[in-house]
Formats: sequence, structure tokens, C-alpha cells
Amino acid sequence: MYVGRFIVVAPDRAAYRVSSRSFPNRQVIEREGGTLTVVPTDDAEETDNPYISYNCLRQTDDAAVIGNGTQVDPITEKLELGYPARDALAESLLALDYEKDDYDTPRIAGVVGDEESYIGIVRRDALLVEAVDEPTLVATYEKDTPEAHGLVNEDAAGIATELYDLEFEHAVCAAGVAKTDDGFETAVENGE
Ligand SMILES: NC(=O)c1ncn([C@@H]2O[C@H](COP(=O)(O)O)[C@@H](O)[C@H]2O)c1NC=O
Repeated sequence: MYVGRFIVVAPDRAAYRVSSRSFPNRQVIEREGGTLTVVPTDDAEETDNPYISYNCLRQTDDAAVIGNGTQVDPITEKLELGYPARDALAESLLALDYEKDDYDTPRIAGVVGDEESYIGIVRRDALLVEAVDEPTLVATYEKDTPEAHGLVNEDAAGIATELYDLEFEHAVCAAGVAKTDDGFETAVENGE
């Protein structure tokens, strides 16, 4: 089954996988401040598609934000301003809305917070934002309503690799984040 990009968000950790039929030459790189960014690999063809390079994970002092596009930035900025996670997700997803591509690709995002965690999706026909009390998956296609999805691993590297290895088609790369005693740890899985 091809589900496109997907996230799994749990109360204490989250992970993101890029699956792609059209743009397989992508990787996740680590940048300053615990930010993870999806970028083209050196051998990628040039494209003017605006939806395929973005920060897929950012952190505040007490939250981590994950998602499949530029919505990750305003969600993070609203959390830094003191917005509740539910509101930061709902407002940012609605403002940017689904991607205006051939598939009306939904935007998906999650927040792992100090006391509560949330998952969200904006589709052409819906905006869903839900608190999570167990690992919960949402994807751009097919599995586009949040559903329970058990995670085996606890740490960031483990969950990034776990999502990368799931049997949904066209795996490209993955990222993970997990709470630690003094903040968050992150990890990337580029399938090398
Ligand atoms: N790497 C990505 O994040 C990404 N890859 C593809 N998309 C979007 O989804 C469309 C379909 O891509 P695909 O056939 O690879 O699923 C693309 O035209 C693009 O607008 C992406 N945007 C978000 O999901």
C-alpha cells in the first residue's frame, strides 16, 4: 500500500517517514537547534515543486513539532508564543491548508509536549486535531484519519528506523524524536 508521507505521534515521542513515488532523491539532515530538514540529495533533479524541501522537525524548550511541510515552522513559532498545542496545530494547518498539487496532498503534523501531545491533518474535506494518549498514525493518503499504531521502540533512532522499515511502499527517509531527562533527542534514517 502507498500512503505517502506519514507520522506516528505518542505522548513521549514521534517519528516521520517520507515515502515518495515522484521525488525519491530526498534525505533528512540535522541542523542547528535540533532542527531536522528534508532536502534533495546531491543527485536529485531540479524541480520547482514548493512542497518537497522543509523543516520536518523543530523544537522549543519543552515541545517537539513534526510534519510533512512548512507548517512545522508556524506551529513551532506559535508554541514559543504560548499557544496551546491544539490551537497552534489547528491554526497553522488551516492557514496553510492542503498542498495545491495534483493530489491535494494533505498537511500532517504533530506536537510532543510537556504535558500533552497532539496529532493533526488538514485535507481538502476536513481539519482534524486530536490529543494522543497512545502512538497514533496519520498519513497523507489512504490512512488519512488518525489511528492507533503501536511502536516497538522507545528511542529516537529506534523509531526512525522502525518507520523506515514499515512495509508501506516507496520508503525514502525518516526522522525520530524522543523525550529524554533533559529535553529531546533526535535521529535520522536515510537508508544508507
Ligand atoms: N517529500 C515530501 O514531503 C513530498 N513528496 C511529495 N510531496 C507532494 O506530494 C505530491 C505527490 O508526490 P508522490 O507521488 O511522491 O506521493 C508531490 O507532487 C508533492 O506535491 C511532498 N510533500 C508533502 O507531503
